[in-house]
Amino acid sequence: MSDPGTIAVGFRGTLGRFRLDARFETPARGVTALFGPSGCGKTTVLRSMAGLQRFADGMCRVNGETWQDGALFRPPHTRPIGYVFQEASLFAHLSVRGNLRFGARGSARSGAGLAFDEVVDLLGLAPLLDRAPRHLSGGERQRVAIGRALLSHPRLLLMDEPLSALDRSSRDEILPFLERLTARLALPVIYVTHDMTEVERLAETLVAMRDGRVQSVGPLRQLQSDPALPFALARDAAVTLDAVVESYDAEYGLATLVEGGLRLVVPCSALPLGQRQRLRIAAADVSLARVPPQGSTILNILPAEILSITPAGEQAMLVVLQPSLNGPTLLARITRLSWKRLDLVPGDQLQALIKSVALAPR
Ligand SMILES: Nc1ncnc2c1ncn2[C@@H]1O[C@H](COP(=O)(O)OP(=O)(O)OP(=O)(O)O)[C@@H](O)[C@H]1O
Repeated sequence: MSDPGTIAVGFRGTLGRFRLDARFETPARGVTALFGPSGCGKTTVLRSMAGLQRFADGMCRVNGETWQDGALFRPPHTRPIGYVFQEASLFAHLSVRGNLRFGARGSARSGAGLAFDEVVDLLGLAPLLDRAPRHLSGGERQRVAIGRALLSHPRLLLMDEPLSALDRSSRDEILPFLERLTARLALPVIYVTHDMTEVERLAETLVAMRDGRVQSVGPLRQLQSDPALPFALARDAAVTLDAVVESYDAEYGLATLVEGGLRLVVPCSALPLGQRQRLRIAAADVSLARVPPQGSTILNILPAEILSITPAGEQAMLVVLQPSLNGPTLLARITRLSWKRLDLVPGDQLQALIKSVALAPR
């Protein structure tokens, strides 16, 4: 038996010349992103979780249930999973409704607690129900494939780069659906991707893989802001926040969002009060000042303490900040020159100037 609240996997073995030795534990809720470069073994881990790939040295426990260990191997059709592949393979002779009904196989509700109509609504499928798959765009096909997987009573949803076969505009169209869906779903999702944008939009937990091994596992934000890991030192480093809408100023089109003690004002269209909203603050969008600037156009200026300063490449320094009103840590990517001029050291109290906060549409 494993801890009921977790998913624990460990697979070891070789496939041709590829050697896999991947083990991790993740909460059995929310989205866990399995992230890494092409060929690092993400799909192989996912296929092993589904029972489609069998390593003799394998272990898979989901929410207190053993699917594989040294003695036991549950075949794929007995595992309560929904599997979404890179390219949707729909039944060509069935309409969208028929494809979805095939997933549901007579059941009114899926294991995720979602009824047929809810899935149709969440994925925006109502206008497509009578269409044949050949008349769907790539993004629409993928939405139907996700709907079909959800309606098959899954207790775990496995998604293998579901957006990678789509063009940029289809990807942008489908991401908000995925965000709404994963925010609404009770069921855990393992989401394979090599795209950090998707991780930042969807995941709560990150499993970073390289060369068949797991390099780091943990809450996304913790890994993003750890200067010992590559994420924080990257040019496009960022932190993600899950904030709640506290108020909305319709006159100026500004929402106030809160997480912990952190309060941010963000220009956007109207948002319902109390809604959870994912925000992204890029390290390159945070500047530092010793004293609060006078007459600035920047909306978010927060007092903060420097936790650490780490070189990030030739010209930049990565500063990890703790806003003094508490809440999540922030990152600032500054030039080496500014670091020297301001003579910054850990423990300094200063002002973080947040030039921009990205808010993903829901
Ligand atoms: N059946 C197999 N026989 C031999 N080698 C295999 C087999 N399946 C996968 N591999 C190899 O295992 C490695 C990992 O493949 P895998 O598809 O799991 O990686 P990935 O991280 O998902 O990459 P991608 O994003 O490109 O799909 C690759 O080098 C692949 O060529």
